[in-house]
Parts: sequence; structure tokens; C-alpha cells
Amino acid sequence: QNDHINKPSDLYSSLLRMKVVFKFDEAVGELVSSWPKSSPPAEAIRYLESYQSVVLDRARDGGIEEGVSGNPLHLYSVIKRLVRLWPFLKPHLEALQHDQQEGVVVVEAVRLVLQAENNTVLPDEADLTGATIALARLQHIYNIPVADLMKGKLTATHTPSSISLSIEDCVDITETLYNHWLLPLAWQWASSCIKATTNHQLQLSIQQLMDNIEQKHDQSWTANSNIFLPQPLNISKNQVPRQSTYTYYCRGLHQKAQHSLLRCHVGNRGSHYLTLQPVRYEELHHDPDLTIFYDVISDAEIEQLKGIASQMLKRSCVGTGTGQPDETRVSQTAWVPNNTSHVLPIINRRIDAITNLFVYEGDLYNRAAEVLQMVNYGIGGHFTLHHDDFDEQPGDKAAGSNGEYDWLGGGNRLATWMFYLSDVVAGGSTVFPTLRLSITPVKGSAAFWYNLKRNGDRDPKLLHGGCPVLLGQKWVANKWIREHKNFLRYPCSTHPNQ
Ligand SMILES: O=C(O)CCC(=O)C(=O)O
Ligand SMILES: [Fe+2]
Repeated sequence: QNDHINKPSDLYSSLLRMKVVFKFDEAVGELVSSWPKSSPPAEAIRYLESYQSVVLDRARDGGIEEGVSGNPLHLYSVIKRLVRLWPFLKPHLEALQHDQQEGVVVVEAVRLVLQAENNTVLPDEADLTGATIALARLQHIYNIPVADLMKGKLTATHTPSSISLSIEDCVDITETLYNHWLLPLAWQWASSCIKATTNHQLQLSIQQLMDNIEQKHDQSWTANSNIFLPQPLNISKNQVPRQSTYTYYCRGLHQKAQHSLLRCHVGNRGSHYLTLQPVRYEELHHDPDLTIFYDVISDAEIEQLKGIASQMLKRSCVGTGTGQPDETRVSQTAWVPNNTSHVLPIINRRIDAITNLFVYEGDLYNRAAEVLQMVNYGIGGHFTLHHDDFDEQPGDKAAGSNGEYDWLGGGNRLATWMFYLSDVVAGGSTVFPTLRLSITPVKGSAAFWYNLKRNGDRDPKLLHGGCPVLLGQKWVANKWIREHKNFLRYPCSTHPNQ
């Protein structure tokens, strides 16, 4: 059941792992840009055409990190190059390597690229699908005009990147959405593709595709009434997919909550440990309390933890049941136990001092908190609205892991301490719709809240989600603090509202 977790098809969900892919792409790009023979094959020319914008944006945006690997259009395009062009380009390189006419320099350069391929997990067709759907998710959630996206423009304030989507890309994306039953979105994309070309023949074939989308949609609409849209597409062609609360908050359209009693503080929170280094914090909400603490993890500590996590990242799963990855949580996670770095016990002591909750780890029934969960979001990576605590009853066993693991060992997830380990250029905020709040990630800060009321019930107000990353990268780390060992530090109450 978990055998797909480490497949290359999960590559698109982690930016960190995509970096290795970009390195390989660079090696191929360099080679094709100075093709040794006078007439490069068509595959090399196409590769180079597609690769050129990487060279431009890398020079312009200060390195591969922000401008290229953090840009969903570049991610889509590199995956497409490697899935659709590389397999046809490779035989030409192999031929070059055995060409007696070529000098040692060329043969060596080709050898290095082929060797690099062996050491790289390259994306596959499923990654291309994942990246396509992620791109469409970004377009939809942030309401980006498809025409802008095609020109490399992601936000109103972001300078467009050099990359653009071709009309073939536009049609490809539409077809993928159609095949995955994302019909209103497919229809929207198709109508933009039509406007992006003057080629009559192409327009006709896109029109045909739109007719198919409409038919598939309206047939399923009558059969299942209302699952996608309030009306069939052939009646109301301009309707857009329903806007969810999540979408609304991620776009920042909500009316911000205003509370005059909220304060900022600098203090030791009653802990001697913090006397020499008081903590700065900001109250975002009272009752339930939501607080953000600033500068609670240093850049050096962050680098340490990322280094460890990068060896252990796996596609994130949701829930305690089958533990399948799905499109509601697109990211990669690593559980990093205390003994993997000397910074972890220091961090735990800091969380303990700030929250006045125990966070020590231990065996299943003797732990005060879970081990740190590091999360790395890739292209369009997100986590839709959810609660961190479990629905399970005591004694419920997790499926998928031989049913041995009792998720509630140590009690439910009383509180969440979530570090932000990076800034995010655009998108990626954490939203709390019931509290009418959103948090913009600030590197080195941490958000803290209780998931459970004092009577042990879930606090429904702490529903939250991580919005899709539009530009840049996002890392967070969760420390989930359990109930039982903290019963004296968070005394319970029998009052139904507490
Ligand atoms: O990434 C975020 O902003 C939220 C993540 C989250 O809620 C979680 O990992 O449980
Ligand atoms: Fe969460």
C-alpha cells in the first residue's frame, strides 16, 4: 500500500528534490547549447528552445533558487522537457560518445551527462500530471488570468519571468484537466487557449475539445446533480468552479478580524530559561488563543535541520487510516527524532520554556510530544483545511502499518507548535477561516495554538490550512504536543465551553 511513497512520480511535490533535477537539466542544457557537431538534431534544438528561459531567469533573479526552481512555470517546463524530450535526445548523445570523429573533450562532456542521469531520479509522466494539476490549482486558487500565466506573469507585483507557455502547453494542460475530470477548469483553460492562437485549424480542434468537455461535464451533471457546478456548462458557459472558503482566504479576500485587545510582548513568560533571551511574540487571537513567536529558531539551526530532513523526505500522507498521499496535502515530510541532531534537544527546551508544556519524546505511551515533523512544499504544494488532532478513539489502531500503531498513544494532539523555516515569496500563508485570520510565513517564527479545549474535545475554531505556494519555497516544522503528560500543565475542565 505504501509502495508508491518513494516513487519518482512524487518528485514534483518537493522543491528540494527538484533541485537535483534542475542540476541535471543544466548539464543537458549546457551541452546542447554548444552542440559539438555543426547541425544539432531537432531534439537538441527543441530542448535548447525550452531551456533558454532558465538561463535568462537564473541570471536575472539571482540564481536558480528563487527565480527558477521556486517558479511553478519553470518546474512545469523542466519536468516536461525531461519527460517528453530527454528520452529522444539521449540516443543522440550516446551516438556522439561513440563517434570516432569527436574529440576527447566532447566525449568526456557527454559521459558526464550520462553519468549524471544515472545518479538522478528523473521525473516521469505522473510527475508531469502532478505538475500540471498543481499549476492549474495555482491558477484557480489565486485567480490568475490564464493569459497572464502564459506570459510568465504570476502575480500583479511579480515581474514576469522569461518563461512563457506555448499554445501546445496550453492545450496539453487542458487535456490533462479533462482526463482528470477537472471539467470546469479544463473548460476555462480551453477558452483561453483559443484566444491565444490565430491558427484557425488549431482553434477548431480546441473547440472540439471544449465540446467534449461540455458533454462529459453535462452528462455527469445530470447523473450526479450538482457535483461540480450549479448548472450544466452548456447553459452557463462562463461559470467558474465554486469558490471554497479555503480559496477565499488564500486569496486574502476575507475581512480581517479586528481585535483591540491583542498585544505584542517581549518577555520570559515566567521561565528562567528565557531570562537572558526573552522571546518576542504577537497575539493574533484570544479565546481561542493563537500566538506567533518571532526569532525562535536561528538560521544555523534551520540549515542543520533541513540538512537532516533532506535525506529523509517522503511524500506526505494524510490521516491515520490508509495513509495514502493525495491532492489535499501535497508536500514531503520527514520525521526527525531527537537523536539526529544536537539542536533538537535545545529546540525542545525552548518550546517547553515558551509554552510551559512538556515536549519530551519517549516511547508511545510515555511521550509528551511527537518527534519533529519537517515539511517541504513544492510546486503548488498545499494542505487544505483540516484539524491537527485526531478523530480516533483511544485504542484505535492505524491501518497500513500492520495495525500496530496506536495513534493516540500519549493522548491526542493537545497543541500545535509550528515553526516557519522559510519566507515564501508569494502564496503559502496559513489560514484560519473561523478566526478570520491568515499568517504570512516569516522565517524563524512559530505559530502556537491548542487543538483541544480544556474538556478534551476538539476546538472546531482551530480549523486551518496551508495555502498553495505560488512562488518560492516553503518549509515548516510541526511539533505536536500530546495530552496525557501535560494534564497538570493544561488542567482540564468539565465546563462544556472550555
Ligand atoms: O503549512 C502550513 O501553513 C500549515 C501546515 C499544517 O497545518 C500541518 O502540517 O498540519
Ligand atoms: Fe495542520
